[in-house]
Amino acid sequence: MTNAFVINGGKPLKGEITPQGAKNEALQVISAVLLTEEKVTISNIPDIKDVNKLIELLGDMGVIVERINEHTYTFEAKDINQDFFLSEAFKAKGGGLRGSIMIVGPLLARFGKASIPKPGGDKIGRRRLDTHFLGFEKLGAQFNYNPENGFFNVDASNLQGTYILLDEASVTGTANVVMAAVLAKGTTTIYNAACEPYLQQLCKMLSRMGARISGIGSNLLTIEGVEKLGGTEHRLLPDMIEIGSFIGLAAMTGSEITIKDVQYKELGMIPDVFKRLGIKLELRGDDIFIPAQDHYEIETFIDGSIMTIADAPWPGFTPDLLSIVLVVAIQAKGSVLIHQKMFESRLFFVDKLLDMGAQIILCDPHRATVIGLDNQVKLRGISMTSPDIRAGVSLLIAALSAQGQSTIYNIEQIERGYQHIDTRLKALGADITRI
Ligand SMILES: CC(=O)N[C@H]1[C@@H](OP(=O)(O)OP(=O)(O)OC[C@H]2O[C@@H](n3ccc(=O)[nH]c3=O)[C@H](O)[C@@H]2O)O[C@H](CO)[C@@H](O)[C@@H]1O
Ligand SMILES: C=C(OP(=O)(O)O)C(=O)O
Repeated sequence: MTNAFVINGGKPLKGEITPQGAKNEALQVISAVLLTEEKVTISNIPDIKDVNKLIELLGDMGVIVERINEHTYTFEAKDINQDFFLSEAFKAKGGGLRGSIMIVGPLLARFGKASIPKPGGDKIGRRRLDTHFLGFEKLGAQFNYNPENGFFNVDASNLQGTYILLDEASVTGTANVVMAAVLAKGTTTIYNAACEPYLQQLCKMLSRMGARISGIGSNLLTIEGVEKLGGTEHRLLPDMIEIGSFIGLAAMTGSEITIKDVQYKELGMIPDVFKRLGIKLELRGDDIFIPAQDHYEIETFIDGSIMTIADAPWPGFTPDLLSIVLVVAIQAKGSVLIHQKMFESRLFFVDKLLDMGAQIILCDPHRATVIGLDNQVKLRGISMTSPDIRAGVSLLIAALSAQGQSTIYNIEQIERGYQHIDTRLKALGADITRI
């Protein structure tokens, strides 16, 4: 079995596409089912590698998992097999994805201890976990890292609510500390909390389960611990990173695409950032319509200086869409500075774009200047390997816009986050073959 896409580019696409449920929300709310012995039903779950791995991991632990239909599952975490955490299987699977770190908070809260092998995820720079463990320690847990087996361990007979100033607004770190605090004794205040829609959704689901959380959507969460949580039903939001990726795809390939049911009010500044690149988009009902565009022109700042697009914790612009913005800028008129502040190694994929004919200067590991080609020159197809999930999709978008054939290897990286992407893009007219 090989794992590559062969793409014949240069053809405009047309049609409607529905975004999958949000990957990063799925990883949080599926971990949260461990907080109760009652049944939790979650719908709109994307059929992607990372999420399926987490569901499998919960099943291995003893959670009763039932697949009701393609995108709806029920979970019942009645009995958890504590021996599983000592097994080789846990070591192999637990470290296989970044999201598995979020089983630690719920396990600690419910059973007083948890272990996790150093988690996986993209190689996009150092990805520390201090925020998670410093938060657990504040709640009264003992933490140790065993360098021999690579396990992080936390232990607590009683978690006690307290004031926690997170050392950074970590997305998964906030989720983990929130999930530990909901069953702690007394009141926990979390300041410098991340507040991405993923976290808002998690907090809303926990509230429906009986948790007492205020400040949802802000960076100051107050949690009054409760004794027990119960079952609930929860539906995932559409994946905002997929929505941004499809906006970029439409613009870069000059395609008319309608993105269905986007829950526009949850997208924050994402549509505006693409609009500042000159891309036209219209809200029709709750769909985003992107007309076919031969030209789009990047705005300058009001003083005439070159636009910078940078990432920031929510409600700032998500780092997960910067690679896509960078690629789309290649065919814009004008220039833009892309500043990836959070991750250190997420811009190196520009090498491949240079080989395709893009005009980009990699200023340093965090910054790249894109000088738009204004569709005067097309990119050319090449063979390349996808280094991470978002660079992978960006390269796919570049390949679909390029003249000639491209091959993208290591597409597991793409498929860990984008559901049946080849089939869905083929339905829009893309020429993609899986080899
Ligand atoms: C499974 C999951 O949900 N993954 C997402 C989650 O990862 P994850 O939760 O692992 O990322 P974190 O929010 O912890 O941090 C991401 C990076 O940004 C840095 N950082 C973070 C906050 C801050 O205020 N300043 C700062 O510099 C961190 O040091 C780290 O290098 O959030 C990231 C940041 O949105 C996204 O890219 C990932 O897709
Ligand atoms: C970096 C990402 O994922 P993860 O945190 O799972 O590596 C992402 O979704 O862009």
